[in-house]
Amino acid sequence: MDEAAAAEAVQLLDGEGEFGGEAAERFMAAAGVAGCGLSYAVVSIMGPQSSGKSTLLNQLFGTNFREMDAFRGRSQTTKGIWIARCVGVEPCTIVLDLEGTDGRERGEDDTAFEKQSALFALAISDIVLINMWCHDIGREQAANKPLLKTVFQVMMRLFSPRKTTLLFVIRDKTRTPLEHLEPVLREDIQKIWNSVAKPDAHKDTPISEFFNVQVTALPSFEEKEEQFREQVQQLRQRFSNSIAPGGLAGDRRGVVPASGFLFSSQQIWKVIRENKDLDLPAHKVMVATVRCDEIAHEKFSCLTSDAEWMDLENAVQSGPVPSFGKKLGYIVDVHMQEYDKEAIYFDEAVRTTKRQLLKSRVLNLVQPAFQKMLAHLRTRALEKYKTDLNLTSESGKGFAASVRETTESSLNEFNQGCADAVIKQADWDYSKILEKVRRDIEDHTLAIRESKLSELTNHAKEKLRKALSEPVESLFDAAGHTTWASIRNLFKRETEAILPEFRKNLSGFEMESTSSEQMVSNLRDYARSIVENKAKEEAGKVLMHMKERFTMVFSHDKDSIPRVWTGKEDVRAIAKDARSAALKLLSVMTAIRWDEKPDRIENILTSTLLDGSVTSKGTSASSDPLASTTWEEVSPKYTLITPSQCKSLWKQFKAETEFTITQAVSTQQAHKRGNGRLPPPWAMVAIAVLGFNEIMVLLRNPIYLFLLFVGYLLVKALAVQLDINREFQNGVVPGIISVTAKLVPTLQNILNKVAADQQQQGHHQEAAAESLERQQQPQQQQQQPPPLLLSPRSPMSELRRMHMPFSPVPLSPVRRAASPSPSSSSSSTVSSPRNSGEDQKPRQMVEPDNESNNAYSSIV
Ligand SMILES: Nc1nc2c(ncn2[C@@H]2O[C@H](COP(=O)(O)OP(=O)(O)OP(=O)(O)O)[C@@H](O)[C@H]2O)c(=O)[nH]1
Repeated sequence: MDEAAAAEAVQLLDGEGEFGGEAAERFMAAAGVAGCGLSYAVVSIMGPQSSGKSTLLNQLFGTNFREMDAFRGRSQTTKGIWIARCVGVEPCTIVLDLEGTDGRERGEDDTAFEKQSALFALAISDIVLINMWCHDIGREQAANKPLLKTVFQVMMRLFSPRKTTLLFVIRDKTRTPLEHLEPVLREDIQKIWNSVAKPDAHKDTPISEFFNVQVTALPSFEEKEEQFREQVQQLRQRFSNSIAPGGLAGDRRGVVPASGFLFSSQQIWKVIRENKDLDLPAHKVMVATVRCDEIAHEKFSCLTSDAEWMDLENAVQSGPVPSFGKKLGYIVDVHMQEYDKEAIYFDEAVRTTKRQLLKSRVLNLVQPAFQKMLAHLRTRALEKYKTDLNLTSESGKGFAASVRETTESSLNEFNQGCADAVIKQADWDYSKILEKVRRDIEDHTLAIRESKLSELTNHAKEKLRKALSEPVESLFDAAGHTTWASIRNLFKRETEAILPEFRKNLSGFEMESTSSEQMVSNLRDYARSIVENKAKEEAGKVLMHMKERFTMVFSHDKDSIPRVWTGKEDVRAIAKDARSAALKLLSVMTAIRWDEKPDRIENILTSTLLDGSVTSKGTSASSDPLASTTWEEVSPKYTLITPSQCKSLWKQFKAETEFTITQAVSTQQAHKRGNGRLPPPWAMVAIAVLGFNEIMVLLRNPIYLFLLFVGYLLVKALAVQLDINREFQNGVVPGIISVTAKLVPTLQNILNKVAADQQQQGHHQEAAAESLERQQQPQQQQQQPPPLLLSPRSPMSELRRMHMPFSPVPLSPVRRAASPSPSSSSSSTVSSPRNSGEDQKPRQMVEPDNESNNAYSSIV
């Protein structure tokens, strides 16, 4: 506190009754009144103008009120009300110097301001000094009488007046002792009190109920200054600890806390100016309300700009803050305590209400930070859950057990984090976010569980696919009586190996038995679908399989050695066996046989197709067992090839294999004809005996032998060129004539050709080498195997490549047009690329020599 500044008087109300708010605020701040709580006293002085009031106050309290210059005469110096703080008086004492009454400046009738300022002083002061001249005591026309009347009248306008000490200061005391003066004065006061009109409630109320009347006297300041000063010092002692019990203001009531003093004064003056009755209790509540509001607002502002709070708020944006609740609780506590400290002297009900409002404002301010903290904790809990679940699952624990263990630890940690984040001032409920964390964990668990189950299922499916797909295909390749039994055995063996392992893996998920059994059952269905799909796939290629089977049997003997058609073989029987084998294969492919129930499909097919009851013209629908789309013993869903499809397949099969049989027959004929050209054995013996000498001559002379060989070649070339066989078809004589006529030109032709060949040989060698190089590439491309319909790894496909029937592709255009070419048949997409692309070895095997080849061509 700046004492000099505090002692400097400030105008609280100007002469016009305007409240000097700003100056007063500055004074309050300089005097440090606001922090005094209830420990302060307010003293005011009223009395006639120029009665030495300011002089007394300055002497008594060390203040600096303006005094009238004694040498310039008596005129009004104090206008309105001035305020200053007493120097060296404890507790803090504020003193108000009021404008003098009955002043000439305002005129006789203008007493409104006097009354208002008197009421104002009574309303806010604990002690009122009534300054009066000693010679006015007991006088009927005393100057202070109207003043006292005014004081008592306005007192009635306070609903619940404070108990105010009225200290009468008798100035310029005479030799009459105070003991004699005081009773006279009290009598005067009582008379005035009695004469004042009072409300009914206070009609008989004694003056002592409202006022504590005390009297003191001082010598004249002008004449006995020394004595005056001494006695003023004695009087000053009475103002020390004035608010303590027994002190000058020990009985005071309804004190406004110092921080609300200025506001309260302003409001009181406002009410007085409006000429309303002053309800001090209500006023006190109003002041408390306003002041508590101000304090709460101020403390809230302090919190928002609190560096510690701002740091905490920033920190929580980027991540969880350790001991968040402790730190935040401390910050909130500091500001709430500040409020409590300042608002403590105000009306309790108001104070408490405003505290609640401040608290809820503060909590609203800090709650987003708390929510942010919870969000971090939520994220952290989920991350921890994910990591821990991974680790626990990898340790080999069952999935459900891992989930239980990890969930519990994650939720415990989250709960712990929440408990550390809450503050004691708030009952923040984090059960909702706990529920969210629980849901996060459940969602993640569900996703992981689905993915793990799907992974398990896919793994088991892959195993089943590997275990069933290729073996089933291989079984269909070698389709026979036991194919479906083998497939059933394979299915049983593999599912019994894989499904229990799958079931065991499922146990870690602790599913309901119905669910796990459903999954196992689905897997079993999947295994069945693998087999069924493979069967459907192979059934789609049944014609190709049948032809392969046919070729296998037809072109190979019992030891699987490729057959050489010498003419001794029974082609009909072999063809029938081959067709029978193909038909058996067809019967295997017609239906899926999951049960062991025997069926008559093979018998029906054999009796109707193989034994010839089905002709190209067909039979009547009523007697044809194949004129149907279902098999008797087979459910439609297990039917792969319907009876009617079998029938048309068989027709196609027969058409496409007919060529192979024809080829075999032709080969046999060619073979027979080739063997028939040799002379009979007896002729050969006769030649050997009769020509023995000539043979020996030839053998002894190599030149003869060479010439004989050259002659043979020439004759052979002539025979080929002249086509001897054809020439002699019309008889021997026409043949001889025709041959003789053509002999010389043909001979010349041969010689010219030989000579020309010799010349061109050199050129051709180079050109041939280039063209060979160019052709190698496309040939290689041509010889690429066609899109495989069977697995290249399959031994069957290898066998097929080795023993394919003669391809129509290399034959002459005439022959190709005449033959029922496989390439022109409906199944050409299956057979012809393979036939045309197969290597030439089997063809060479069935072409013993050029002659037989010619014979073969002519048959076909
Ligand atoms: N006779 C006498 N005169 C005094 C006394 N004290 C002061 N005075 C004189 O009275 C005159 C007025 O003094 P102030 O202290 O200004 O009086 P005041 O009551 O404050 O005057 P206003 O504020 O104008 O009403 C001055 O000239 C003082 O010297 C006193 O005890 N006795």
